[in-house]
Amino acid sequence: MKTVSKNNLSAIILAGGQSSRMGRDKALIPIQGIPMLKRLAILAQEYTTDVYIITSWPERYQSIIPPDCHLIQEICPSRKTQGPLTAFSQALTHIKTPWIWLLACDLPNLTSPEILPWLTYLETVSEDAIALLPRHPKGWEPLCGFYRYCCLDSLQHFIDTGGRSFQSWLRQQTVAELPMRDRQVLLNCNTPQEWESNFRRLG
Ligand SMILES: Nc1nc2c(ncn2[C@@H]2O[C@H](COP(=O)(O)OP(=O)(O)OP(=O)(O)O)[C@@H](O)[C@H]2O)c(=O)[nH]1
Ligand SMILES: [Mg+2]
Repeated sequence: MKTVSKNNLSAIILAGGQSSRMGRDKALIPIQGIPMLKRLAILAQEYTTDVYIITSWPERYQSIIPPDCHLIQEICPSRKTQGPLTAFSQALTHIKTPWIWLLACDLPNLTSPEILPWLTYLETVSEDAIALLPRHPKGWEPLCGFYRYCCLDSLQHFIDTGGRSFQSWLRQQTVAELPMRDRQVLLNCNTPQEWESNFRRLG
């Protein structure tokens, strides 16, 4: 089956959240002894040579990520982080490929067998769709899916006019649905309680 080639895909991992509900940096929590961010970067490198991590604190991750992975310093004019949508738009300006795989840093259940079919779906997305994303009852799952590079113009306009919400932006766009065999893949871990009940066994 035809899948999108490595040359046509980059990955962006968002690693600039406050982890306020967790109370410690989620990106550094170990899964099978490997910090979550590093594990995800290594996984993404199986599918693309261009893996970018955007964060306000690159020095914190420099020593743990694979050497050929690019760290992008997020620009925060008011010294406050601006949220995932703005971080995504900043990272997109570094990209040269037609497709971008966007990932949160806290996806402990994401593994290779899930991903290969996704790259096959990418080849079938209609030209008018700007993204291929899992759906959930209230909208789209924006932080584990694929975007066309050409979405940058509309995203920039949305942000310039005050928009900050992925859901609101995506409601204005044509999006294709990424079918999920197992929705557990999308479970992220935001609190110590979620970590204890869903992921501790993986640590
Ligand atoms: N680069 C960047 N990433 C962000 C920003 N805000 C959130 N993220 C990332 O987006 C993903 C989802 O964010 P959340 O799960 O809400 O994480 P969070 O904001 O760190 O957590 P809380 O403070 O508890 O809401 C995680 O990978 C975060 O690191 C931001 O301002 N900049
Ligand atoms: Mg989360």
